[in-house]
Amino acid sequence: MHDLQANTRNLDRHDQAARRLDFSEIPQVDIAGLRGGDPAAAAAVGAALAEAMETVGFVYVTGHGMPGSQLDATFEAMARYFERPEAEKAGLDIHKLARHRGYVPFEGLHADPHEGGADLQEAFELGLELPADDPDYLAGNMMYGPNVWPERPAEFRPVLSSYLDGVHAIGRLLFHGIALGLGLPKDWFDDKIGKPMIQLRAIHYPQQPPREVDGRHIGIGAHSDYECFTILAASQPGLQVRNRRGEWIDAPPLPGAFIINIGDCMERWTNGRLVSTVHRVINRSGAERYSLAFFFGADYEATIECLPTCQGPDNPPKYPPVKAGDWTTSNIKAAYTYRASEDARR
Ligand SMILES: O=C(O)CCC(=O)C(=O)O
Ligand SMILES: [Fe+2]
Repeated sequence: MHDLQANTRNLDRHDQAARRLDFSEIPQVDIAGLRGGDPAAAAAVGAALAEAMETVGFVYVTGHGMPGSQLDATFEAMARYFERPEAEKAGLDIHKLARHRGYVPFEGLHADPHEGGADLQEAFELGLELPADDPDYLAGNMMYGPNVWPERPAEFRPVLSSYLDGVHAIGRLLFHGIALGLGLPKDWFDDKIGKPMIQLRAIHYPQQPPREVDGRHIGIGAHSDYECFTILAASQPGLQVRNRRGEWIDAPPLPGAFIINIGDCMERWTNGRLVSTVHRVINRSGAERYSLAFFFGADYEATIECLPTCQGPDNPPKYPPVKAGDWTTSNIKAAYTYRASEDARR
């Protein structure tokens, strides 16, 4: 476990100096070719995705099929939820639930352990919607089980659950594209994402004064994501992505596009071929900022072991195999206060 932990908090990525992250803007890829039945079109999308994910680790994706009106309605429902009284939101506090669902209050997340304070945000966590008699849930697995839902606003549940289904489907398409881009059969990942550890974080970053970053006024501190990849939508600018020169490149929302970024698990799975890039959020927009970060993790029981097309005689596997569930839970422990307090109670 100790080694795993050391590998997961990879903020001091000196190794990145030798990598390819020499970008000044985020590339764009239209993934419509993954949705039709044309294998050549799908292969072209896969190649373009892989190129972006090998060099930058972040990519704007269009042609995904989700209407803009759905995204607007989702941000609207989030805004109505986060303005509810603190005491009401506290009813579903993740610290009480002690599993990965519910309301994460201010002070609940600390993504960059090198920086002073907690991140300036509140959030709501959703995952794969499973029945109350799910055996993993009954066995106490913190990643699986039914979602919890606030009663107010009434539209929160239908709107967020429809968004979750939408990005989950887009994520499954992206796995096809990534497989093709890596020279694997399109369905390579399908049996490793049968009961995936998907996480949707609906996040609210309050307005903050346009002052210098002092480590205490940052929406989410510098970090890389730990799952396979993230599908991100944001209502305002504020996201910044770090290139190898240490410059922060702005990644504002583009109409009709999701931002996709590779996470540490996929970097590991691909032996470092796809890169998990450090990023942060500072909300200097002068407005409330809402974002939806959907993290696609593999099945709890899946083994993350160097892919066959990402190794060779001159490129042996760099990382030992790891169970996806161990990977995710150790990362959650490092970043969320609710897991730290959970451990302290034991
Ligand atoms: O809100 C955003 O734009 C990014 C959030 C993020 O990086 C995360 O939650 O991991
Ligand atoms: Fe992130």
